[in-house]
Amino acid sequence: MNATGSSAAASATAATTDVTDGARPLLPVADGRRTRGYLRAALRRRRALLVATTAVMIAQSAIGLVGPIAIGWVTQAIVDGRGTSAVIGPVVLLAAAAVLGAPATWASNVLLARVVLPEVAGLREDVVATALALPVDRVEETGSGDLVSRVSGDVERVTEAAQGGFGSFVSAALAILATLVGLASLDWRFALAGLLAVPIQVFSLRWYLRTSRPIYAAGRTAEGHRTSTLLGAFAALPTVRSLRVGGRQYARVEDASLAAAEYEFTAIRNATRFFGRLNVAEFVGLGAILLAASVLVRSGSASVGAATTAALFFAGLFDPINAVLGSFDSVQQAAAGLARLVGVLDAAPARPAGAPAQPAGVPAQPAGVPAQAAKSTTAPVRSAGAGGSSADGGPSRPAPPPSRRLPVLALHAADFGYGDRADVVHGVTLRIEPGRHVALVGTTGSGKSTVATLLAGLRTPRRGTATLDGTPLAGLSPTELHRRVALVTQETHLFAGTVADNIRMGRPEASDAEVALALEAVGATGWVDALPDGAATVIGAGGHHLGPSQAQHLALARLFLLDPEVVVLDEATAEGGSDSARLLDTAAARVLRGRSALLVAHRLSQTATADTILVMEEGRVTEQGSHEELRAAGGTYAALWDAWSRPS
Ligand SMILES: Nc1ncnc2c1ncn2[C@@H]1O[C@H](COP(=O)(O)OP(=O)(O)OP(=O)(O)O)[C@@H](O)[C@H]1O
Repeated sequence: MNATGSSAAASATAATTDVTDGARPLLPVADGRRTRGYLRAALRRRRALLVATTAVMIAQSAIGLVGPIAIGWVTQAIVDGRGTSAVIGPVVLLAAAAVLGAPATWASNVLLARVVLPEVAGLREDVVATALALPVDRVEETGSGDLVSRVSGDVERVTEAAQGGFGSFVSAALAILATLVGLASLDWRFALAGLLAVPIQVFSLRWYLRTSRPIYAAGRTAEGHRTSTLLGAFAALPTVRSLRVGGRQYARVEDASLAAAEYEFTAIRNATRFFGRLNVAEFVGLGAILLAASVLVRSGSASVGAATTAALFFAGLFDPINAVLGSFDSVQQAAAGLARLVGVLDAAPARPAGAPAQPAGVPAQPAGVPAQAAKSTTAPVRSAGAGGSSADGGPSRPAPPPSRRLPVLALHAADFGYGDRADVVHGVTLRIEPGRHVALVGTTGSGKSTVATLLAGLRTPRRGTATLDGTPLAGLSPTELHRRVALVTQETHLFAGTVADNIRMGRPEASDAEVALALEAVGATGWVDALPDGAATVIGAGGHHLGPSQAQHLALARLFLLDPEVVVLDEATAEGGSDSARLLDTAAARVLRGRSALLVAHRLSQTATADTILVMEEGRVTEQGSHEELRAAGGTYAALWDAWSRPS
C-alpha cells in the first residue's frame, strides 16, 4: 500500500486535476485512469484471496438456485398426482441448501473482509501520513477542511462501498449469471423472455451513470467547502465573538451547508428516478416469462414444474439486479471519494531520485524549522559570551561533541509570500555553520517567523533555496527533515495523553528512563513529579490543565528526547513570566548545547549569547554580526538593545 501510494506519487502528478470550490483551490483529484490503476494494484496484492472469495461466492449463487428448482419439482409432482414420496427428494435438497447456505455466506463475508479491510486501512494510513507531510503552505492555501473531509467522509465512503457495495455487487452479479444459466437450461426461450428486461436496465443504468457522476463529484467538493467553512468559523471563534461578526459567519456556514445539501437532494431525486425505471424493467421481464410459460406449457414444450421454476428464478433476480444496479450508487460515490484520496497521495511532494520512499511520519514537533545563519557568513562570528558565561549570566555553551558531525543549514536569496499575496521575505541569505547559534531579531511583522519556517522546510521559498548540507529541504523525506531539524514555536500544542506520551511524540520508542532524563535535562522534573500522577498524568483536552510555560517546558523536553541536529526556537520562551522565563531560558540553553540553532526572539537576553545576530526589517536582513559588533555599530540592534536593557 505504502509503496504503491508513494511510488506512484511522483509520476502521477499529471493524472490529477487541481480543483477549486469557487473560493480557494482544493487539493488535486486523481483522474479515472490513475484511480483505476491504484485499485488494480490494490486488488493484485490480494489476488489469491480474491480467487478464493469468488469461488465461494459462485458456490453460494448455485446454492441459491436450489430453492426454485425444488419448488418446481414439488409443483410438478402435485400436477402429476404423484404420492408424498415424490416430494421427499426436493425437501431433502431444500434442507441441504439451507444447511450449506449459512456457512457459504459466512465464508464469503469473511474472505471478502480479508480482501478489503487491510487495503482500506492501508489507504487511510497512507492518506493520513501524506496529509501530515504536506507542505504547510499547501494546506494553508487549500484549507484544512478539504483534507478533513477527505480523510473522514471519503475514506468512510470507500470503506462502506468496499465492504458492503462491492460484496453485494459481486455476489449479486454471480447470482444473476447463475440464474440466467438456470433459465436457459430449463428452456432457452425462458432466458430469452427474461432478457427482454435487459435493454431497459442498460438504458436506465447508462442514464444514471451519466447524470449522477457529476452530481456526486460536485457534491463531494461542496462537502469539502462546507467542512472548510465550519472549521474556519470554529477556529476563529474568539475573534468572531470579540468583533461580533457571528451573524456573518453563520450566514457563510448556512450557505455552504445549503449548497452541500442541495447536491444531496439532487442525488436522491436522481436515484429515485433510476429505481423507478428498474421496476419497469422487472415487470416487463416477469410479464414476458409468464407469457412464455403459458405458451410453452400449453404447447407441451415445458412442464408446469419447469414454468414455476422459471418464474421463481426470474422473481429471484429482482433483488440481485437491484443490488447490482443500486450498488453503482455507492460504487460511484466511492469512486469519487477514491479519486480524491489518490489525489492527496499524489499531492505529496515529489522526492528526488534516490530519496527514501517511506511516507512521512507524524512531524516530530508541533511545527519545525531550522535556524538561519548569518547572511553571506562564511565563518561564524563568535559572540563575547560564547564558550564562557553569557552577557546576561546565562549558561555556557561547550563546542559540539566531535563524534557528531552537524550539518550546514542555509537559505540562499530566498523570497517568500503567502498564497497569491506579495512577498514578505526578500532575498534573504543565511548560513548556520555546524554547532553555531544564530539569533534573529526585528520588529513585529519583519518576517522572522516566516524565514524560520522556510529554514525548517515547512514552507518553500518562491525563489532561492533552503538547503541542509547542500540538499534542498524539499528533497528530503519529511521523516528525515523532522528528525534532523526541529522547531519549537510559541504555539506549543499538547496532545491528549500523558505527560510522558507528549514527550515521546518525536520518539515513540523512547523508554521511561529516557523520558525521565529529558525532563531532568530541561529542569522540569520538579513540577512534573508534583502533578497528581507525575509523568503519567493525563494532560491535553479533558485532562489536567497545564499553563503555557509548562507546555513550553514539555516542548523543550520533547526536543531534547528527539535529539535533532538543528533546532529552531521561535520565541519558544516568550510566553514565560519573569521566573518561568528564566527557567525556560536555562532549559533552552541546555537543549541547544551541542547543536546548531536559530533563535527567533524579542527578548534580547536570548540573543546576546548567539554567535551571530541578524536584524530583520520589512522582510530583509539589514544588520548582522556579533552582539558586540552590532552594539558598536550603533544601528537598529544597538537601539533595540539600549531600549531593552534600560532599567524601567
Ligand atoms: N499565515 C500567514 N498568512 C498571511 N500572511 C502572513 C502569515 N504569517 C505571516 N504573515 C505576514 O507576513 C509578514 C511577516 O510575518 P512574520 O510572522 O514572519 O513576522 P515576524 O517578524 O515573525 O513577526 P512577529 O514578531 O510578530 O512574530 C507579516 O506582514 C505578516 O502579516
